[in-house]
Amino acid sequence: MGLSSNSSLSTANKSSLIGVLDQEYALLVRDAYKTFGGRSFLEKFRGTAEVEKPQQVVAVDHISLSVKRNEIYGILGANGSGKSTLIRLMSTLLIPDGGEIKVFGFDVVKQEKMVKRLLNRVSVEASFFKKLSPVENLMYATRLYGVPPSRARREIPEILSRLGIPPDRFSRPLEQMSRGMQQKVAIARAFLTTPVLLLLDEPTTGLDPRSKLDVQQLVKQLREEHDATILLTTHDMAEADALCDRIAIIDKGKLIVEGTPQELKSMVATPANPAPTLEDTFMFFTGRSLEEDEQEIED
Ligand SMILES: Nc1ncnc2c1ncn2[C@@H]1O[C@H](COP(=O)(O)OP(=O)(O)OP(=O)(O)O)[C@@H](O)[C@H]1O
Repeated sequence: MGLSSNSSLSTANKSSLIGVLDQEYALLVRDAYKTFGGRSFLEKFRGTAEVEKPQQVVAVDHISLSVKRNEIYGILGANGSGKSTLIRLMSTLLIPDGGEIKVFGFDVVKQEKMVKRLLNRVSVEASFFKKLSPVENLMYATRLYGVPPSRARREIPEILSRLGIPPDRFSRPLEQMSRGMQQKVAIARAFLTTPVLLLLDEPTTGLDPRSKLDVQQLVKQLREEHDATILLTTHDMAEADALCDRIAIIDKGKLIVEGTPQELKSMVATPANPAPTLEDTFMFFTGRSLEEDEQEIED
């Protein structure tokens, strides 16, 4: 497929970013910390809301990591380990309680507007106009991001086909599509609008094996042809192994270990298991398997 290399930011936007995108690191996270629940400062001060407030949850517990420009970086973690919260902090949807997060050198709290221009987050609960079709939703989004309409008209059907969406679906209301299909439209939107730093929160969860491969192919293409940096969370070990340059394993809000898939596997190799899988590595560092965790959620 021939998505043009300008399909991310408009030319005007890109020229104003000269220098910005030359940085070695697309993302720097230093000591990020985020809690939910518990009493607010004011409530503590007043001594109120002792009973009715739920216990405080530490969702992101002093995490530091860095993602180099043009890298595909994976975050592996069980349900509730803090992956989504971390991505929401990076994408300015949540404000950290502590620490610092920078996107191409811009602080997510102090320079939120600039950060929003540089990144796009895709998650399963992507917001769309459900009565409108995929093409209408994508035309709207590309217009917002300054993509020329002629290019958008050309590239939208290309990318939808590439993701395995049948042409007869292009013009039907989104609300008539399955969740997996809607997720693909969300991925198409991200690819058409901002592939400078792309945050993909479980991009392939719930997709069939063929669709998974389509998405993985597109992620690789984005990096290779469009100079994008991609951070993704996944539950799929094979996906992380095949796609990611480096992986961080997080557990209960803490970053446990980080490295290339090969480095991580070598760390747990033993004479009895000289060629461990990523699943073995995950078990070693967290004490449980992701499958076990998913089974528990289903039960
Ligand atoms: N808005 C919120 N209010 C209260 N607690 C929250 C909120 N969002 C997340 N949490 C809690 O923070 C912790 C981390 O949640 P988070 O959604 O980041 O995990 P996750 O690794 O993305 O999980 P999953 O794989 O299930 O999506 C969990 O204990 C969760 O219950």
